[in-house]
Amino acid sequence: MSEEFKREAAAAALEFVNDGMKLGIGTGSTAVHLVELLGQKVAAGLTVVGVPTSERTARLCEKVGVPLTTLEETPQLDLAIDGADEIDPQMRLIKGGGGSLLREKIVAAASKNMIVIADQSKVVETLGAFPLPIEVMPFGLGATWVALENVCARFGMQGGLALRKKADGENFVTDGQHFIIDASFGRISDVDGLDMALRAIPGVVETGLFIGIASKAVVAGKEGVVILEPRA
Ligand SMILES: O=C(CO)[C@H](O)[C@H](O)COP(=O)(O)O
Repeated sequence: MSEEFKREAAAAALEFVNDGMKLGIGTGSTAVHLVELLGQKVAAGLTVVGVPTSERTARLCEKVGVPLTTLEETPQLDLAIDGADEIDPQMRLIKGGGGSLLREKIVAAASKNMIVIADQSKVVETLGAFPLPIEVMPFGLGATWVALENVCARFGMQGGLALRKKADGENFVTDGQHFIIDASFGRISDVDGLDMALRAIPGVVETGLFIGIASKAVVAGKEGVVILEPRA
């Protein structure tokens, strides 16, 4: 069911895509539906170019015929469309469950607008049930870990930190050759303060908190598709 909702959300978001647009193209299982449907539209004559937010997405775009560009060639994009792990009423997001948060944030920030695509389960009142991904430099990991423990404890972390691993037990390494530490908060009461404090730690490359970036969320569920906008 949730796959159907993800596909419905992706299809509805494509209504915002016009001919000639430069797109940021997200990563994750919802974004897979987006890329597949976009590929069908391109085959039917839609002219767009896209910047993929991961190597995975780049490979899928190539497979389904979505033309790609880079932020070097095309530094300003019209629209980024991407999934999320959690969406709060102010349209602050937790992202990075798929490990691509840094490229996703760079691409979203280079876009005039960002639309989030998700099934209803991603919409929450308060962020934090989903562990917050934090992308860190491998260099100095021990020191970064201690600093993260201190900051996260100050902001009420309930569940502790975990270095993300692959199924084979090796460390997960991002497309940018960094590690990811997942912080299990349970509930984040000061989202903006936490983001600022985490970003002040030198070994932190980026956080999975997307604040003030997304302008709309296209959410699909049992009741159909709804378009959400940030609550003031
Ligand atoms: O941030 C992401 C990848 O880094 C994804 O957008 C996020 O994890 C949602 O993924 P899915 O669509 O598979 O639920």
